[in-house]
Amino acid sequence: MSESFVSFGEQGAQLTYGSYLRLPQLLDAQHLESDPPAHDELLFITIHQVYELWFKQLLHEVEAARDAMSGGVDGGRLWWAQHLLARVHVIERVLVQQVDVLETMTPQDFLEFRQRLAPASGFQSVQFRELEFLSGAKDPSYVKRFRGLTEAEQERLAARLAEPSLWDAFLDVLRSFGLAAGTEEEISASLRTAAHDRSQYAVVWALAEALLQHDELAASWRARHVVMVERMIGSKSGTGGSSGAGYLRSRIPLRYYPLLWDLRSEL
Ligand code: HEM
Ligand SMILES: N[C@@H](CC(=O)c1ccccc1NC=O)C(=O)O
Repeated sequence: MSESFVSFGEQGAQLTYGSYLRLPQLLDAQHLESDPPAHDELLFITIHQVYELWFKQLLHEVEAARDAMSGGVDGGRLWWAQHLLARVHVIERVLVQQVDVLETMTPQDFLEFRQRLAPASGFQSVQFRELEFLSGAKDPSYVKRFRGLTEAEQERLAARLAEPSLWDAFLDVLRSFGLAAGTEEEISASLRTAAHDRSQYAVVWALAEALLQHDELAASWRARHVVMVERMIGSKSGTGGSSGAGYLRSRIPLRYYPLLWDLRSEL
């Protein structure tokens, strides 16, 4: 029996499953606000924590894809950007599907603890907003509307606004292929060129499609979230102080890459 166990690492390092994954900290981070405890509040907390872990992973992948693209074709890492963006899409599909789990909670069971949550809300998810900014939808007004941000969180958002986005890196790719990307008109013309000569611009076109997919999946999440919200709280206002579903509906038309969508009408 013991021969089937190979020992790795230095003697005495004592790494275990639980210590490697920091399970004591991770599994001690679910604290209910309701008292007496509402049965479904554990699910509510778990779901949000899982979202935040995936947001962290997405930021890691999107950052790396951006950096790989910013070197243009001469950087030799466009294949890596494509690989990472394909992973981003799979994670984003998981994020959309995960809404199903939360929808096993009924509105009555949510109402058992909902009043305890105000004024907190998903609106305060810094990583969610970081992902929007990093993807290319930089709206500084969201930083001002955040309440209760720590200094470190404010700095993270300010840094995201200042740094190049995934879209900026894609424009570097266009330029590296000799395609103009100064004005919106130039970018649109370059996109048409790539779309009409896919053998010449195969990687450009593949990356454009990968960005569009990322955009479409983010839009799917927003659409799925608002329908879930209507199912849970109808037309009530949100714990974060917004009109609720009305506000969320106003976010549905958001697109990260409008020029990639406009291209469809011009082909
Ligand atoms: C019972 C389930 C949920 C309800 C009823 C709900 C409701 C709402 C409401 C009403 C808002 C608008 C802000 C406000 O509170 O005034 C909001 C925003 C938001 N929620 Fe949720 N939510 C739910 C679950 C989730 C989950 C699981 C996530 C995952 C992280 C999430 C993430 C967000 C984000 C990121 C926003 C800001 C969206 C934006 O500004 O575009 N929500 N939610
Ligand atoms: N805004 C939700 C409450 C809610 O869903 C929530 C509350 C605290 C932390 C995260 C939340 N999730 C998404 O908004 C509501 O108005 O019912």
